[in-house]
Amino acid sequence: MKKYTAIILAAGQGKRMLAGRNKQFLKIGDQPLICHTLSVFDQDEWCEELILVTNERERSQMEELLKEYPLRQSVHLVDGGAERQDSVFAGLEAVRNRELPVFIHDGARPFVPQELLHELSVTAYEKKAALLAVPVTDTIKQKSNHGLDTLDRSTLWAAQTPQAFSYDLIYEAHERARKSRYYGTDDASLVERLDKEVAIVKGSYDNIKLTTPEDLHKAQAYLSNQRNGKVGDGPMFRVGQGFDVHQLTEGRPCIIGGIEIPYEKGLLGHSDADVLLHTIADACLGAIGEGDIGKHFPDTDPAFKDADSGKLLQHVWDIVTEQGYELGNMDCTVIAQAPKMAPYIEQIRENIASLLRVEPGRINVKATTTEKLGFTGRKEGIAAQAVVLLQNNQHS
Ligand SMILES: Nc1ccn([C@@H]2O[C@H](COP(=O)(O)OP(=O)(O)OP(=O)(O)O)[C@@H](O)[C@H]2O)c(=O)n1
Ligand SMILES: C[C@](O)(CO)[C@H](O)COP(=O)(O)O
Repeated sequence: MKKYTAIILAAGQGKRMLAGRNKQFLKIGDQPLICHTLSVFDQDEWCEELILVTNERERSQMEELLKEYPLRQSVHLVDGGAERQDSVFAGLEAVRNRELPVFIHDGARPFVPQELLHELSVTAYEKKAALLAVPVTDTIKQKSNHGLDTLDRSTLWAAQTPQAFSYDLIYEAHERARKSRYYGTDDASLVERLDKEVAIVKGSYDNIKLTTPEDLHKAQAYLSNQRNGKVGDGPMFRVGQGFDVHQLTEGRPCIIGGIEIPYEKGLLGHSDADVLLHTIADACLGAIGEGDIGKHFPDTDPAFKDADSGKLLQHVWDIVTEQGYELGNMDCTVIAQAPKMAPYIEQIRENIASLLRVEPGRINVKATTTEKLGFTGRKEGIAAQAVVLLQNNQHS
């Protein structure tokens, strides 16, 4: 094991994120950005000491967050400075074991893979200074008084963090920079000014720094990729199917697809027993791997007694869309000997479209009898099935 100290920077203002507050507190998936970043290091056995540089005014908020999202190891909180470089220096001053390499990492980079931390640590032990960086994929233009120049892309690398250094080297580099009032945009540049070699460890294009609002979408998509085990690029498609049955009984309204259909009997259930909307909700939950409606709205919970299934479906749809999915299309079949469904099909289709906030063209609703066979044929109950295709464009 090649142990190291990690200094995580979170004392910025996140101005470019336009969120009106420090981006470190914005929730990405199930936890705030800074908690994702901290937990990468917390879960790495090689990380010996964890220092979190925070804005003095946000210190108590950060302490609360650490209580709400507890980590295995203790976190040493340090007040940062006006510029990123001042915050790094404050972190360096707080390091206890100065024999270990120091990793300096942006709190705004939550997706650094653990294997890269290890590769970086091994390199830092060997070379004293190393950073993660990726080859530039765009053509880079330099604007000057004479016009534009095109740089030789084959020599260009985009610097990431962590950047890792032997303690004495990075401390000296920072002290020298402070004396000459030099401010660099990363820590490796301060070591380069000492004419010392800095090694590159090839980073990952997933190790993004969340800087602008667009980066939040990328981060959400990345997390949902991880949850769903997606491999590769491009839009992600997920398919789900649903099936449900409710018994027909006297004294209940017959609600199908959110529309009350005049009939001598109605559907029996804990909620309003809307067999079609339940089926669609199940298909949507199935597509995103979130179980079924029984898991989300247990029929033992009095809160859902006679519940409007339209509201339940909208709640399910919020879960789907929060994960970045849109409806590709949906095809549903109501299996009923009676009542006659044809007069209500268009109304049902429009109602489902309005519940899901999509155009009706993405939805098909049809009905069939079972030629008087089985429980549906004997008019004892009504069944429904649905197939749903979801698309996540944030993956492209
Ligand atoms: N005085 C500062 C400035 C920045 N940072 C941290 O350095 C990292 C990289 O900086 P950046 O992404 O630019 O974050 P902000 O400075 O918060 O963003 P902005 O420049 O848009 O205000 C962030 O984790 C940020 O919290 C810091 O600790 N102290
Ligand atoms: C350190 C860094 O993340 C390397 O790419 C970057 O330079 C930080 O810049 P910022 O303007 O402070 O976000």
